[in-house]
Amino acid sequence: MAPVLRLDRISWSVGGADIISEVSLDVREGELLAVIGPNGAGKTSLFNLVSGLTRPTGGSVRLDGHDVTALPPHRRSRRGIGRTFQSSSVFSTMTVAEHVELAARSAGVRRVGADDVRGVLARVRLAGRGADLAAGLSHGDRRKLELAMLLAPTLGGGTTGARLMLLDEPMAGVAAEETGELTGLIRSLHRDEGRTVLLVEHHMDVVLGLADRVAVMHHGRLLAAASPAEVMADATVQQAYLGDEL
Ligand SMILES: Nc1ncnc2c1ncn2[C@@H]1O[C@H](COP(=O)(O)OP(=O)(O)OP(=O)(O)O)[C@@H](O)[C@H]1O
Repeated sequence: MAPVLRLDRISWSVGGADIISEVSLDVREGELLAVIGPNGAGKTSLFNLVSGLTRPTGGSVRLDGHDVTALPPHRRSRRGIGRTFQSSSVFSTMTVAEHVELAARSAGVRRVGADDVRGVLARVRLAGRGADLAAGLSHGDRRKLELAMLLAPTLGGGTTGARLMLLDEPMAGVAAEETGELTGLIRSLHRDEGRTVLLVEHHMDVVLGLADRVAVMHHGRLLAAASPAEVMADATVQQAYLGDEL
């Protein structure tokens, strides 16, 4: 079976600087792969290449065996790639339910039922919060709302929502007491629903608690991709992190 995602010697240079250099990586159906690396290693840039926000200057991106390198983000999203961003992207003047409706409509769902919206919110543990303004949500709840928006295309019997979720630092800004629940939610979207997840995260306890495999980026290159235990024991990885806390 073709991997869900295949990056084949993907590179991205801008202004003469090589930001991503010949990264090759297969992501298997249903796996949770954490992408780690020191600040500026190229993790977000790699996500941009997968989601289509930027086009590579070399190499290719394949989704389910199909070459999507030339496809813009919305076409990749229709094929099942969903993404959250490092800084939370909710609109403070809209309600929680309106966010889910908006995400469903922009994915092409014509009729969005209130029960469907409630169902998605319950799945991300925001039951009963539909009428709340997003401005009033804690950082952890905003992150849950972003996950609800990735699931929203399921509404109205449409597609299954994002099958390949790219989560860019979902714990950023989230209070320590909220990280446990958010971690549990990501785990359940991955294990219970079989979604494939690519996760960029600096909190190593979260990475080690969730990841099937860990990919390590350093200066735009892929340093290692292996089990969490193997990566933690890898001398080259430790070297890359010297001065940074792993
Ligand atoms: N559009 C751009 N133009 C020029 N340089 C860029 C651009 N985008 C990213 N970079 C540079 O590429 C490098 C990788 O950045 P990127 O944000 O991908 O790293 P990261 O691993 O996600 O870092 P962090 O952990 O700090 O979020 C950095 O040196 C950054 O300054």
